[in-house]
Amino acid sequence: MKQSVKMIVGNWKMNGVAADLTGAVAEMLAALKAEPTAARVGLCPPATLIERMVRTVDGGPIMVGGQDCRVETKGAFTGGVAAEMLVDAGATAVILGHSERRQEFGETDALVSEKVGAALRAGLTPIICVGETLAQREAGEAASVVREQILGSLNDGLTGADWALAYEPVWAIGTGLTPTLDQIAEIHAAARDAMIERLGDGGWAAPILYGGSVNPGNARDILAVDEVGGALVGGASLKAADFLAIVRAA
Ligand SMILES: O=C[C@H](O)COP(=O)(O)O
Repeated sequence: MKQSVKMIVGNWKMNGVAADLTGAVAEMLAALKAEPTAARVGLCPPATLIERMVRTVDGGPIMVGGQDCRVETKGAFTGGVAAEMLVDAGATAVILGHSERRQEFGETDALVSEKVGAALRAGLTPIICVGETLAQREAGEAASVVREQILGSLNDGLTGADWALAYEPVWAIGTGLTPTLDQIAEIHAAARDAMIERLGDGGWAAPILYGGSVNPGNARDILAVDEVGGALVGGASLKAADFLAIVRAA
């Protein structure tokens, strides 16, 4: 399925301080106001910057999201951030199940599914990440791993189009390596099948973003692949010129 309105989301990971709001974000905003894009554009900064980024964006053409949330609404969870707290800070979306959280914090598909429920309860747009490791790809298991992750990580509350899946091969994240366009097409098609298998009609409409070493040089080709509904961009979202070039490729 070709999706005309692409979703381009920057994941700042553990990068970004106040100076980036008057620097990179101000530059992005000015460019997108001067020359509007049809794409849905978002930035997910560290939790410390969300509220200030929301004020900087001031209802403009960049939505602001979190990078994770807890399942619980409040309580004795040192360091935790509830979905409701992201909303309180002005966020409208949240990345869930990123491979760095799956690897670093042992997040399972079942936990990611619960977090998706928490995000929906709070009114956030979940961006749910899946993707195979290099060993899994080399073993010919990429499609089956992604299918299993989708079946386990989605949540019955997902309906319509106000959520996104992000296919991010772990071996492509921050490495400069990317799958071939055929490989991206193959996994995105398999991901769509799994979304429909899990959710029925609820699996048709949500965009499937590609993530992993997206840059201004490869964005146009990747975004033209069937079933690629946008991009989840890490490193290249930190520089205004690079991120804007990716948005313009959408
Ligand atoms: O969430 C974003 C991805 O992990 C991609 O990161 P990258 O663009 O730096 O490879």
